[in-house]
Amino acid sequence: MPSLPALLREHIRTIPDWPKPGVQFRDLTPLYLDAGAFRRVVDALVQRHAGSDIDRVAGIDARGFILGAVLAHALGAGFIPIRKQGKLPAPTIGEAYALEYGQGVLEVHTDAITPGQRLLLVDDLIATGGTLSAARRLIERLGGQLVEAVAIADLPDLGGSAQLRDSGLPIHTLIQFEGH
Ligand SMILES: O=P(O)(O)OC[C@H]1O[C@H](OP(=O)(O)OP(=O)(O)O)[C@H](O)[C@@H]1O
Ligand SMILES: Nc1ncnc2[nH]cnc12
Repeated sequence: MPSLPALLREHIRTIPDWPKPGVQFRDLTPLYLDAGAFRRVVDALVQRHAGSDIDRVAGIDARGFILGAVLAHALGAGFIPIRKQGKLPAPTIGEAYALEYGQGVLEVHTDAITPGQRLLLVDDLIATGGTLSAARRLIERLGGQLVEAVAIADLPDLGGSAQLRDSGLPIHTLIQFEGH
């Protein structure tokens, strides 16, 4: 059986110059297509957090929803969608951010978190860390306690994961891709 990093390397493809020239886009859709590979990822993360007493899993719009909802189900936790601006119908708070190839605003419903709740924050990939950082600010403004931020892939050369770790956020990723 291949190691988890070897399996991930095999199932994540790189699309050069997408969505903009100079970006090496790491496409995780082949990983989600493969039931066995996707299960290995989910099992590894569930095992890691089975004893963490997670109340809620927050997933980031849109790709963080894929893994986030599965982890919430497996951990017996509620799921919080952190969405791009204008998509949530009830009262929200928002945080602006910039990412590798754009910018935006993330929002969360103000009633999605009760102060003191233990949260896992989930996305598919960390590049500059701008997206995770905005999501973290939203969670902390509502009094949530972030146990860890997890993502499948990290692009360490963009510096996001190191910056987030330096700022005190525990980060866990399963594979690192050098370069952009
Ligand atoms: O670390 P950063 O530089 O912030 O980049 C990482 C973010 O970029 C991608 O989302 P994208 O905004 O492309 O949205 P999508 O999930 O709707 O495709 C990815 O899913 C992360 O959320
Ligand atoms: N290089 C990249 N590949 C996939 N998703 C991304 N989100 C931000 N940068 C990315």
